[in-house]
Amino acid sequence: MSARVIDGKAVAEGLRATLAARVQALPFRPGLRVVRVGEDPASGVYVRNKDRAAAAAGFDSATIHLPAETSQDALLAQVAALNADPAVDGILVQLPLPPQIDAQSVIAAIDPAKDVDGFHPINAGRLANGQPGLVPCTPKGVMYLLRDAGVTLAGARALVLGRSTIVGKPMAQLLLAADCTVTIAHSRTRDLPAECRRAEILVAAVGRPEMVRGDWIAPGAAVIDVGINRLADGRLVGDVAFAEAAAVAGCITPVPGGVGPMTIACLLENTLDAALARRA
Ligand SMILES: Nc1nc2c(c(=O)[nH]1)N[C@@H](CN(C=O)c1ccc(C(=O)N[C@@H](CCC(=O)O)C(=O)O)cc1)CN2
Repeated sequence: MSARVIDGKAVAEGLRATLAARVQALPFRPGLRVVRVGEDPASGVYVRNKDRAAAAAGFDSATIHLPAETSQDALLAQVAALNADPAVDGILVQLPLPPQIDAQSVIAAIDPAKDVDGFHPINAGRLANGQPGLVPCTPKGVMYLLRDAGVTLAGARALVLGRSTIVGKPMAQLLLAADCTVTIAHSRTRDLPAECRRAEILVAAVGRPEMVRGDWIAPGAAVIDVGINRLADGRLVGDVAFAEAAAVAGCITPVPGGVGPMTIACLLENTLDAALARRA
């Protein structure tokens, strides 16, 4: 292996400690409410980890767990109650949602000032326009990791593999705002390996286990793996074949221990930012 491994767990711990110190200095506790619908086991783990991290950093955090058969109207009523609650600064509805619920309608019902996921169309529009707003946690965490690793952003050729609204598109916007030359690649991109090989910064967010092979990577590239894929044998792998890629890349994030922990740390940062903005 030649690549430097970026320790997302350590960077996230540092950010969480900084946020905890800032929260401790406040005369109030920022309030976070995470809404979970149904019994998806992975969501259960993520929600528990969010709640624990928030409580450990001094936030007033609680999870609202609704049954899998919850109707869209009932979930919208829950969101409306949280919008109206002055003790709540941040609202997050854990995804995925059960099939009877339209996630876009639920996200659009969240008060944009409390949308700590940064998924509301108003926050997405602010990001696209270069205006201040709440930014999706995973792409925000990737930018922290790139900066912490000392990766030169201005002028760099960056490729985002994946075009989801929660990772791929905001990721591309953030890289563009940092003066990268950005390409978004996806399942219909012609000659994906060749596109990837041109990238100095490669962010993989396709949700396909170990799809990006070592010979897709430019020597010395920064490789950020957003994928979290559980294999049948129980192993957790990213979208990048780690050992192959690490033999070629300049720096690389592992899975687990790379981007994932930053998602939760950035959620806390967004909640603190939302709390301060609501009181400004
Ligand atoms: N409303 C949201 N839903 C979902 C989001 C989101 O940002 N907002 N992202 C993902 C899941 N997610 C947070 O919710 C998340 C995923 C993974 C991790 C993480 O720390 N992963 C660890 C490994 C954990 C494991 O062992 O399973 C790691 O990568 O080291 C944190 C948050 C979908 N839903």
